Amino acid sequence: MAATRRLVNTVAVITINHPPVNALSSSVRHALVEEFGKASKDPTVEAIVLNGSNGKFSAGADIREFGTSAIKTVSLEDINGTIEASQKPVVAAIEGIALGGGLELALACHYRVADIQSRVGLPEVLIGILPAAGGTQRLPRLIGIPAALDVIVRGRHIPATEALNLGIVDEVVQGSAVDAAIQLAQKVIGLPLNKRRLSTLRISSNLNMEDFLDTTVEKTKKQFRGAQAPMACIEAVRASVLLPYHRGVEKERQLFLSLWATGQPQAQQYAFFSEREAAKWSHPSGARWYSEEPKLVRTAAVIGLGTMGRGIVISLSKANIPVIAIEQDAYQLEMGKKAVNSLLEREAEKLKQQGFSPGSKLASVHFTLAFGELQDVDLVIEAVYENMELKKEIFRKLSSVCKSNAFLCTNTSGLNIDEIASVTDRPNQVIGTHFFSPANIMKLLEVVRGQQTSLTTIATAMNLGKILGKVTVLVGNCPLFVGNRMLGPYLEQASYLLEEGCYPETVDRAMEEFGFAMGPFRMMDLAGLDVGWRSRTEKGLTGANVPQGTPARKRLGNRYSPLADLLCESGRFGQKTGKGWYQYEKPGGRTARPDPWVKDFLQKYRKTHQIKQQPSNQEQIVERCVYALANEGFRILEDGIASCPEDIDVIYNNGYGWPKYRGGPMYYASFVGLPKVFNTLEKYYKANADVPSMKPAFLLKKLAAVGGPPIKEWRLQVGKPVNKL
Ligand SMILES: CCCCCCC[C@H](O)CC(=O)SCCNC(=O)CCNC(=O)[C@H](O)C(C)(C)COP(=O)([O-])OP(=O)([O-])OC[C@H]1O[C@@H](n2cnc3c(N)ncnc32)[C@H](O)[C@@H]1OP(=O)([O-])[O-]
Repeated sequence: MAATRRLVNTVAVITINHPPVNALSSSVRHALVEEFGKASKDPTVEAIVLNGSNGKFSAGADIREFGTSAIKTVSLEDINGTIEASQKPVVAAIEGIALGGGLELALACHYRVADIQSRVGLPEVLIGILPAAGGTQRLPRLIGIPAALDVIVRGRHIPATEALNLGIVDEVVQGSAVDAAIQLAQKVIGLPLNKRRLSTLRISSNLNMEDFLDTTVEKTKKQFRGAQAPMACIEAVRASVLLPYHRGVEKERQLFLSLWATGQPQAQQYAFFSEREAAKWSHPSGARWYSEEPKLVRTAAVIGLGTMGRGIVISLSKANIPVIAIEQDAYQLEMGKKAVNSLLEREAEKLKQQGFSPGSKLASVHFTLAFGELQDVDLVIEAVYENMELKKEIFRKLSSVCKSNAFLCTNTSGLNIDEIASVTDRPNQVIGTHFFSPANIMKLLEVVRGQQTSLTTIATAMNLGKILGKVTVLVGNCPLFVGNRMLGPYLEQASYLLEEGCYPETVDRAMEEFGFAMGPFRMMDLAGLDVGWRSRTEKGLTGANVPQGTPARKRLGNRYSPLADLLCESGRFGQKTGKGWYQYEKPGGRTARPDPWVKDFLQKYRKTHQIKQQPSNQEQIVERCVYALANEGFRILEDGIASCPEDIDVIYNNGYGWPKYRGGPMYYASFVGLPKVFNTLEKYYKANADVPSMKPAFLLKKLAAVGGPPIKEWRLQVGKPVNKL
């Protein structure tokens, strides 16, 4: 049964029952119509409580129904209208979540009671749509325009206590929301309901609404560059100000349909389901996520309290896992401790505001210099800087100190996991956990399996990612893994574009208008140019180890751009030195301004090397950079390093500032059309045989030859997952 009804005294309790998240599918909507119909006719019922089974009110519309005929049967907004018009008071008992259509349903009820652990919100914008069951019309009438815009445009999940302060819910309770809702329902029997019917309320405000909305449009355009849904949300809210309720709802519906036609919702919903699929990992042996039991991580340790280590410590503490944090000397330990404690204080403050005692949610952090204290921890995450010898030294120590069943993780962003594992007494319990900076904020975690990593170790690391609230993707071991490996050809193209006549700001603008959070040059400045320089020096691509007579722009017969090396040789490491591809207000500054020095430097460089200037236009810039990125993605699939294109897209959407409304680089390639991507790369490669990264990948060629099948079907052509080192 999609919804059930029971009677408590004179209160009918209608329960939505559609596991796992009580999505409001067509069958749920039918059942709600039926149960509300019966309850309103039943003379023994004087009030109604609506809740969801398994401690979850509802996650909203069933996203899988969008684009199918099921969404057209029994509209949710009609149900909401019926509930709101009910002569018997209806109280929503919110447990767990009331999101999207779930909250819209609750807003149609006359009262809302929430348990303190619950979250409410209208997160439709995050899947490319807008609330389209009256949410954009009822919420502003309840909490006013500015607050409603904030909730709807950002799509965030709002903790119960904040929802109470905003006026979204009427009561927050520590115990059972259903019991409290039944009590409230009994209390309000016979009271007038008119003021509780949100659609009938007028929006009152002292603000000049048109000016306020116009300013919000401008701000939102900048903030969500290229994403259509946030703009549609604002227009729908504007309708709530300008139009009567029923016409506002019509506008909401129209906006929903026009958004659908842009293709962005499909891309974002693909991204949503891909994230969930990524958790369902598979292994070359055929083992899958459901066949392996993860071990419980009760205590953890983090080695190294630099930026990454600090973020990891915070993540663990927030997940209620006590942490031992280790540094190499007293000074570094003190610095790390100060930084961690100040971050923890901020987290504690947030918890207090949400009505929680920080002690019940944040686990303790113990700071020490002594490796010996690690003997009892269940899992260690090493987060020292990228140096193989240093990492090996640490893993040797861990191997001798930690209990035999402890898991040893390395936060390397590209070093060989097998080599690190080889120095330990337990290579089967060694795994890569590649966090992204800042680790307490960034959603992505790349879990890297080595040749000998056991299935239990994989299951434990994947489960830890889930506990930390990360989007966790399992990948194979190859230099730079998935995300960073794909960056190589992308950044290479960005540099070539400069050599050929573009400037950092031209390339960045093109990529940012495409939707990237940050163009390649701003990103390099942020990450620090010295990181790549050190690695190229170690590989002998630059510096004293380059063989005599090597042409400046060639390495091993292929094209090479020494631009970034030359910048580093001038002491320009990016934001940290106040100068890189851009200039900044001071070392550590964040505001990038085009630098005349760079312009002059590029012009001289082109002259010295007699490079013909052919600056590319915006479309060409995007094509070259994005196709280069996707092409490497196809190679990664061929190699079995990522087990499906969805995993690659999840990595890019969550770790590299890729615009989610374009689905991810692999989805985008499929959207553009694989034959087109193949032909463009082939044309470029034929004219530039010294740029092997642009040679179309074999898998791309194969898929393009059959017309570019839908992304779901690529799996059939993808190689088996392997370890490629
Ligand atoms: C004109 C046309 C009219 C249209 C009317 C529009 C009405 C309305 O405005 C639109 C909406 O409500 S849009 C909706 C607005 N709502 C949202 O955007 C909320 C989206 N959902 C979430 O944010 C998270 O899933 C939760 C926080 C709910 C649970 O997080 P957690 O505990 O970490 O669990 P988890 O791993 O994430 O999910 C567990 C399983 O549930 C699945 N599933 C989840 N939601 C689903 C849904 N709505 N649907 C279907 N399935 C949904 C999920 O795929 C997974 O399936 P699997 O097969 O087991 O892999």
